[in-house]
Amino acid sequence: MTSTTTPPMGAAELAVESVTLTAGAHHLVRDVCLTARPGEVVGLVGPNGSGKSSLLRAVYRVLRPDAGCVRVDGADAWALPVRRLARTLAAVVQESAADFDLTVRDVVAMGRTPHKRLLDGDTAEDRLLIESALESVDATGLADRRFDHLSGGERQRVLIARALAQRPALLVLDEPTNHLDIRHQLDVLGILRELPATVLVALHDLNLAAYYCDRLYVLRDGEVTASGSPSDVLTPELLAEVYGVTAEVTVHPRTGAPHVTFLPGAPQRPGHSGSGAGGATAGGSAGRDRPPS
Ligand SMILES: Nc1ncnc2c1ncn2[C@@H]1O[C@H](COP(=O)(O)OP(=O)(O)OP(=O)(O)O)[C@@H](O)[C@H]1O
Repeated sequence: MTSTTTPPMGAAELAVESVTLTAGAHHLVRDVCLTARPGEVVGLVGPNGSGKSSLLRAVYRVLRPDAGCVRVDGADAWALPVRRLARTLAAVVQESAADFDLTVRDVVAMGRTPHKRLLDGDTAEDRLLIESALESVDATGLADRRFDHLSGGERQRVLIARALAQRPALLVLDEPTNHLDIRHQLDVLGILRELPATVLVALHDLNLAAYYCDRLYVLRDGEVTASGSPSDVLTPELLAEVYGVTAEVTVHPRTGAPHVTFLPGAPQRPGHSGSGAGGATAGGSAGRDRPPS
């Protein structure tokens, strides 16, 4: 039942060092630095088009940096043999082909490929990992269905199961909660939190990011505009500046995490206090993270 080709699942260290990505004359990402320490869940947030997916593509080796370096456990990810990187890093991405003529179990089994040699069959351990990955995303009942017949949310869960079956030390996910109902969103993010792996995840839902991530990086126009703990980063001022929205940020009494409530109306400009529609806290840092009165 043991497999000599399966390394123990651990946690890798990720360092994105001054990465710039371009497409023609257009900068997708400019001089971005980001770290994820072993075992951390690091969130990437920012408006549409701010460069999140592009940056993730550089990490999972689809978009080569024009400048800078992506290091995984100190090694240049772009210089590693593809197979070696695949044993360390798994990616759940937006553009996965959906027309696999395969069953769900076959798709999840693909996660084991980097750990095998050509023509190796599944070991008992592989089968165990595949079934456990299916179960963890509530997809056991889908195992014999055709992947291309699934709904968007079901597919997303299966692709996450494939990544889990890979037992990566670094897991990179681009909007993994896309298409998922709220229960499966919470389940999936809960699984990521519990993994003994390092996780880099792009998320649009700031409240989920605040609760499930250890640290956040905020991208804006391809550059990091803020980073730190969710409570340091998610302030009304930052949300007004980066997203152009009015928001109130409190500390959730049950979770202790920052909780963002979005309000109608344009954000107040600094120095313009007031309330009414759109009357979010817009003062200085004293307005951050106040518990609800
Ligand atoms: N191959 C490309 N050629 C030209 N422009 C591109 C290319 N890929 C991405 N872009 C542009 O680069 C910017 C960043 O795109 P990216 O997909 O990284 O943003 P994002 O933050 O992931 O956005 P979203 O939240 O909408 O998914 C966008 O303006 C996008 O149109």
